[in-house]
Amino acid sequence: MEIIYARDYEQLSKQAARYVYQFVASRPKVTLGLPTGETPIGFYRELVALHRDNQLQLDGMVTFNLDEYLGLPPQSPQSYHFYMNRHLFEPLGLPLEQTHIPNGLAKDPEAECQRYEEEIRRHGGLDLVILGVGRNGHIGFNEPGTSFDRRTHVVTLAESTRQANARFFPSLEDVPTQAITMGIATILEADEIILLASGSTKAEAVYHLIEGHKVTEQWPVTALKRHDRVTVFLDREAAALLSTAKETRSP
Ligand SMILES: N[C@@H]1[C@@H](O)[C@H](O)[C@@H](COP(=O)(O)O)O[C@@H]1O
Repeated sequence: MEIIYARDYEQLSKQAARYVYQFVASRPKVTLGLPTGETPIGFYRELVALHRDNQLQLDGMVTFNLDEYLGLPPQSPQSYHFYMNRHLFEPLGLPLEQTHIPNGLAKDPEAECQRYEEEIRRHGGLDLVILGVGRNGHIGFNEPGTSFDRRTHVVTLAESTRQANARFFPSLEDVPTQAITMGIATILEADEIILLASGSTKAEAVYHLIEGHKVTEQWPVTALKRHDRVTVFLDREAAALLSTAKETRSP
């Protein structure tokens, strides 16, 4: 596992964007797994800026989002469809046919999960998955206790996750109780994974990933220890509980 220490959120966003930019630019075809949440907003902004200055070839780029709330229409400002259009797809000019997000309004959510998996397979799997992490260590919406063998599936959100994400909704009652998420087995099949963590609320999850001794379903992020091509981008606050951080930080 490689760890890139950033001074702050701005530097983390720039470093991660440069990394992904180069990854995409060096391949004629690339299939990406994409995150949502507050953390990747700066990363998307920087990626769009890099594209503006040095036009990326977008024809071969296909994206699969990690997750979507069940019950939210794509036009809802809290949906991940809306988020992705606003922060990446529209500013980049990425044709929507090249993008995939689970359908939160699917009549049969289990069938939607199957369809999503088949679509990923049809594209030859994921080359690079970019992840954020929840305060309780969730990745995508794989909450603590989820088997690492699961593929795309329907989840019931942890109460703590609903509370953490309530800041994006008018009130806690408006936060959906369920979502569709790419499973950890699907994520671990990607050729490469990067994880972005910013802020002190992520320090405990980061500690379990980097210095914890256990791979445990109680901290879903520790599943990444089983993958041999993982790069973690941390800012100082997210790295605060690591004993190694002090010597290796960039100035
Ligand atoms: N489903 C998303 C996750 O993919 C994301 O990693 C997490 C943390 O988000 P934030 O960056 O806002 O802390 O939020 C949501 O729960």
